[in-house]
Amino acid sequence: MNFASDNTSGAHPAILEGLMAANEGHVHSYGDDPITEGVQAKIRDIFEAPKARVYLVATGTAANALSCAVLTQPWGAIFCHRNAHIEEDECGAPEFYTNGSKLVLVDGPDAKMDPDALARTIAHTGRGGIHNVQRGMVSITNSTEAGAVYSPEDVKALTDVARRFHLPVHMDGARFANALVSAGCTPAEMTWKAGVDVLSFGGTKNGCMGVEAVVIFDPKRAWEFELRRKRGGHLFSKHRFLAAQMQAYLADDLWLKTARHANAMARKLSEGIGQIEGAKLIHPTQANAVFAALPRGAHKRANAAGAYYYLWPFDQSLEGPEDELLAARLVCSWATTPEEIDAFLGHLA
Ligand SMILES: Cc1ncc(COP(=O)(O)O)c(C=O)c1O
Ligand SMILES: C[C@@H](O)[C@H](N)C(=O)O
Repeated sequence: MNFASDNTSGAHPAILEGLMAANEGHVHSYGDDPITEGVQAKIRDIFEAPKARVYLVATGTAANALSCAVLTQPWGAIFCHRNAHIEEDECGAPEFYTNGSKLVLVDGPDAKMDPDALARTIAHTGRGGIHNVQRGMVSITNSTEAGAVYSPEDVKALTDVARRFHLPVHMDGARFANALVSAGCTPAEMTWKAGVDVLSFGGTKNGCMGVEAVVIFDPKRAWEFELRRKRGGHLFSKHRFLAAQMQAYLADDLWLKTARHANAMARKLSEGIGQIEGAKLIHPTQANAVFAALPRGAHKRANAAGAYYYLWPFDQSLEGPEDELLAARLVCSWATTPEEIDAFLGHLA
């Protein structure tokens, strides 16, 4: 019973089979191989973006930080939600790779930026001229760090604000597939058609071993990304093994199937928790994560039975009154089973 993160799941068997199949013989390195070329074409097709440039990296943090670096100057502000991963969990990588851009935080429910709050925050930034950081870019996470999903209309509401201030927009799509199948739209509708300039297109959390694609919809920004990826140490020499994962991930819509499964498991878990006395959901379950407050006694029973997940925030204590509510983040993945959820709910009850 592991609900700590979709990062704790293994790689889907099809991904491993794809890696083995790609291991034959010699191919050019650093991305000049046919598998990489095929994956880049496939992603352009999926996003209906024939001019887009596609680059593979091994981590979501690299995808995000390098994307920010091509979208803003060191003196620029990166407007993001206060709970954004680039703010809370990347150890300053966006600030590092942009040579010092400042993350300027915006509020909104369920880790979704509120468009009016974004507009006020951008308007406030840079008014002092040379003495202030300047307006740089906007970064949106979909699905969010609270398990919520921006619809294409939600995305457009934020990119419309960004455009009013002539700012580019990045989407942290570490869980893009989970957001997409939840929203029921096309990849193009969720991204460039809604005003997104660069997407971190996640594979790792949704079944891959370790690969993320950066999709740059404006080819003018591509060469700088290539330079920054290399100098940042994120250009894989045996690049075929990143590409082989993405190739298997996209084949036969595996990426959509794994996301649908993870989301369905989260719905099952969320509905089950809703039946537990004293328990309550903290955020809507719109993707593959459940955020819920449960009595301390329920957590203790589940932990004693071997369940592994994070209290959220993680530094809450299991010592104290049994009926006190403690919040937790419970993440489902392609590997989560209905039996695992039933067993977990049985221990919580
Ligand atoms: C929303 C979000 N973005 C980006 C990342 C970064 O991914 P990585 O840990 O592979 O750097 C994560 C990690 O799980 C994440 O949850
Ligand atoms: C760092 C931690 O938040 C990781 N990104 C996860 O979602 O599990």
